[in-house]
Amino acid sequence: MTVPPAITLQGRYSLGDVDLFGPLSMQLPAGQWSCLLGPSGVGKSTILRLILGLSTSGQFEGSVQAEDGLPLRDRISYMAQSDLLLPWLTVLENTVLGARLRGETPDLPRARQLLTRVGLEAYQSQTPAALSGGMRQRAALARALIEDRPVVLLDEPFSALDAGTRADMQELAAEVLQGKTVLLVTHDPAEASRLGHQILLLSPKAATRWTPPPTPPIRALQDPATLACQAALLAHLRGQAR
Ligand SMILES: Nc1ncnc2c1ncn2[C@@H]1O[C@H](COP(=O)(O)OP(=O)(O)OP(=O)(O)O)[C@@H](O)[C@H]1O
Repeated sequence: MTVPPAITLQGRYSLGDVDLFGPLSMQLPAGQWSCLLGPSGVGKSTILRLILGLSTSGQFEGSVQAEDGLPLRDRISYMAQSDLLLPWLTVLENTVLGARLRGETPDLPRARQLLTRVGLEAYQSQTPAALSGGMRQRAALARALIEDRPVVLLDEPFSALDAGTRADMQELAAEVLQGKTVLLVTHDPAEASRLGHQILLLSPKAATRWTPPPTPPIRALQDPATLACQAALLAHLRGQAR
């Protein structure tokens, strides 16, 4: 794995005649988790697609740059909002899909270990049709975590999970992705307060920094500063929505 780079996105994005966001500038520090929150439809998933270099339905005037000046293509692991599991493959085969597509030998022991960590050990040989929504999301998480990429983009990766499993999966992701440059899109102030080295609030005009708790992530659920950050962030987001 190459050294995780810092990433800067700057520019404006429009859909036809309508400006969606920007001009704005967003920095993702190297080797740290940035959590991105904002109202539905403001463009959070679009920002992930821009960093990935994927096509979007609108027009982007701006740039996405890694601080080392190297292309980001082939250095990113991505977990989309929809799980994108291939229905004709088993859960294990879906987990190692990236390696298969690249013509590499899949690391099956690692895949089995990750599937055990996400609680799907007993479902490795099943197809996605046999999984609940939360189980499918955990299979997609295992597929994202197995990729040893320096940059990781996660689009609401824990949204379908029950509260206990969500806390477990947050801890697993923090452990496996330690030291990588991570951008996590979430609607959950508790999640951002727990996981973010940096918390960013996206609005049509700007990507604003929200002060995270003073301790490094991942933070304990009951940590008073984390709870205070969560409450203040929720109050702010509710105020914004009115
Ligand atoms: N395939 C598409 N075709 C047309 N418009 C699209 C398409 N995908 C997204 N959009 C529009 O782009 C805008 C931003 O969408 P995006 O998915 O980035 O928002 P978001 O902040 O991630 O929303 P959410 O929190 O609901 O997931 C929205 O107005 C949406 O309607």
